[in-house]
Amino acid sequence: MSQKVLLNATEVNIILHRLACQLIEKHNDFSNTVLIGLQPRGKFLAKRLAKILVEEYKIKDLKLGLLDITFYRDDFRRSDKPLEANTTEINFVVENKNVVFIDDVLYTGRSIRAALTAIQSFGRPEEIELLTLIDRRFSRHLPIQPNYRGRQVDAINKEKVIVQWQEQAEEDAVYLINN
Ligand SMILES: O=P(O)(O)OC[C@H]1O[C@H](OP(=O)(O)OP(=O)(O)O)[C@H](O)[C@@H]1O
Ligand SMILES: O=c1cc[nH]c(=O)[nH]1
Repeated sequence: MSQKVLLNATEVNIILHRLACQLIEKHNDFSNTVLIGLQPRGKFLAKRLAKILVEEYKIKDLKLGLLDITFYRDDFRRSDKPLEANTTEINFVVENKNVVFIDDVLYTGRSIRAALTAIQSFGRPEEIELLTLIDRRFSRHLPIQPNYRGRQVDAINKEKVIVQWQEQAEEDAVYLINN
């Protein structure tokens, strides 16, 4: 197995601040915007961006939710073992809101397709955008693209991009793993 560092902690930090600024450019004071982190791993990115927006850019009353897509995936019946769902925490109305989905990696687009289905149970947003830290190029199975991307990565199919957060490991990093 080989492992290459795509982004180190400093680079992740710079990208997070850029993404936060791009969100502010579009959504101003976020009065009609909600952020939704996709479980499980979009949660870390969503919480980190929310922290920057609130603590450094003084956005007030920022709404952040978490959405589990386990049973909305088109492959969930293919699993051999029982699936374990994560929590969904959306304690606000999404009807007529600008929703920003947040996930760590965009690859085939199937997770986002599932999220688009799942969010319908909560209402009809005015608009849904997508923010991803890593956009794997030329790998989409569906016509889904990010509105905000941290870094575009070219990887071959047997490679995997792993986003590691300091909340889970010692420091932020993005790796390209080749098995
Ligand atoms: O665009 P896609 O092909 O859907 O890939 C993107 C998804 O892949 C990863 O999750 P993964 O499917 O590895 O599941 P996990 O987060 O439960 O490990 C990642 O966190 C994204 O949610
Ligand atoms: O490289 C990939 C592809 C899908 N999901 C990931 O987390 N990494």
